[in-house]
Amino acid sequence: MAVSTAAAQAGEPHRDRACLVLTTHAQPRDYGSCLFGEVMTGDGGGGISGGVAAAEYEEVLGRLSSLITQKVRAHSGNRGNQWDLMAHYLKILELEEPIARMKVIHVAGTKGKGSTCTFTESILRSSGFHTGLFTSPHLMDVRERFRLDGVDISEEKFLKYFWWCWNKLKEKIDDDIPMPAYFRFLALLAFKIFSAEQVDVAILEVGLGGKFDATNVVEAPVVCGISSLGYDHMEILGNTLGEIAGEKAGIFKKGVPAYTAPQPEEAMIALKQIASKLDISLQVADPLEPYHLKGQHLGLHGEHQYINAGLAVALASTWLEKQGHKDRIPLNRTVSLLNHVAFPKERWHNNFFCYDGIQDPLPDHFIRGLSNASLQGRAQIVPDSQVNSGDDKGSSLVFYLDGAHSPESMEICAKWFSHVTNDDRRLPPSADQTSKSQKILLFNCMSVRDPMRLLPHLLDASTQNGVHFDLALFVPNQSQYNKLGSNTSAPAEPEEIDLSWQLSLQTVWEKLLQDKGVNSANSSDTSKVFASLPLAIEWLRKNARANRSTSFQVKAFMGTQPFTRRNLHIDISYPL
Ligand SMILES: Nc1ncnc2c1ncn2[C@@H]1O[C@H](COP(=O)(O)OP(=O)(O)OP(=O)(O)O)[C@@H](O)[C@H]1O
Ligand SMILES: [Mg+2]
Ligand SMILES: [Mg+2]
Repeated sequence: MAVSTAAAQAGEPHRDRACLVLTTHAQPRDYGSCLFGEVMTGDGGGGISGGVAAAEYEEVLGRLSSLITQKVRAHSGNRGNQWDLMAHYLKILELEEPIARMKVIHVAGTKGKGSTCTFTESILRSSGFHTGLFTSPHLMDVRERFRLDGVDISEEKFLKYFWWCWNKLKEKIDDDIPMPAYFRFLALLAFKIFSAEQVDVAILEVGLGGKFDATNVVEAPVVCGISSLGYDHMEILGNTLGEIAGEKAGIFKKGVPAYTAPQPEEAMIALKQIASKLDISLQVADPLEPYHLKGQHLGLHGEHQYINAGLAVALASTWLEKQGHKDRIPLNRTVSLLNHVAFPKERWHNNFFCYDGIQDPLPDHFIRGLSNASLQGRAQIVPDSQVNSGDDKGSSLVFYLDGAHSPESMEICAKWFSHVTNDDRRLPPSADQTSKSQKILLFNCMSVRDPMRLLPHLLDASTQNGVHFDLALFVPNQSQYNKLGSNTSAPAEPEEIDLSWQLSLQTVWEKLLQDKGVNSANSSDTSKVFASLPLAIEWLRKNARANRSTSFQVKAFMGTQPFTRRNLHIDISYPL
């Protein structure tokens, strides 16, 4: 372990430090979630404050985690996995009718689902509607997954609806119909919440895949969307883009219009095949352009968000139109839909009519929605609350958090990091104005992911964009939390933690550096493995404090904790 010597090694006084913290995919209130918890609160996370409610909430989280520990059949992947049980659960919870009445927007995709849903929700809220948003995963608290009118559901309501669903299911389950697995339960809970709260629109993010996802019990959504497709969860969804696209297009329904973000040709062909089998219109939503926003910025950062925002505009506009609110949609869109037959040839891509009717800036309520949208841990910049304030003034430590976990997102994320750190005015003024910054990568990814598909992309894209990592830290997502609950508990002793995966990541990284000719006498100069996130963060803080002339920029990828999953016997097919 490099912990004890690390401070000295990073202590060269005349170099600034910057850290890119990259870990991938948070989990239900587990270690993945907690990196961000620790970074954002400085103490290991939020949660519910004391008293009876806290105890009850704790109990509820315990029940939820009992659903995670249920073994999901590993070999069956997401292909059904007793998907028909969902129909039984809906019956038990009397949700069939409410779901049939719900005005749903359904979004699948490899990347950008949560962002697209968040933009869509925000647009419709600022268009005057009462919204429900269901996304995954969460970072610090499971209630983040359920938003009512843009706000995480209150503890009180969460507890009320949780018990309602839990008790009803418990009453009826037997050997043939066991308790639903974790994500299925959460999806059922979302349906219950949104119907009881009588939302005007429910925006649902698919958990994993499409066809056999728990959210796909909705038979007649108003509109559905496919965000950017790429390679992820291949062990479940297939090895080619076509196969992956086919699985995601499992959310398409007869009579329901569908939109997609621009896709690679192979994916597009698969989407188109399924759409034409169902005889539905599939249109490509072009990315937004800055002029659509009249100088405003998107609420979620990074170039790729223009893609997600473009899809969100198409989804929100179609929803408004189908609900009879034509007065609230972008003007040119009406024209493009009515006259699309006459649309110029160059607006067709791969035989798709490309929806881009919006030549003018968007209506103000759309722009407001897009610029007010927020989602934690996606291209999020978090100046460290401890180091950048109080007695530590002059020290500088900033975390750049992102959840990229596919090759495409690695590149996009590297670009974003480069862009924001090359000119980051958010950094507190350094004591020594002549100092530079040091960039540090904090990385983890699930052991089911192939680091050779991620790290080379990250390194190449960073180099191309002028970012050179001075140091890479590999950590398990081990945190102060060791369960789903909001109470913190002591981290496992370092010696109990299996760091073999982090050591392999480090080896891959070092090999990549070597291939690129970055020579170092000692690999601990360029990378380190820490036994836990709190240790890594503590180390970063100590160094930032000790080196006031330096600013640390940490790029963090939130990662799925491989050991947790193994320890809990959670099947990788299990959507979080
Ligand atoms: N359109 C996009 N193209 C490529 N990468 C993207 C895109 N949108 C988002 N990303 C990357 O994916 C990360 C997660 O974004 P988001 O939460 O919107 O996606 P998601 O599909 O919900 O992901 P998850 O699989 O974690 O649920 C972002 O932080 C960013 O790195
Ligand atoms: Mg994913
Ligand atoms: Mg998501």
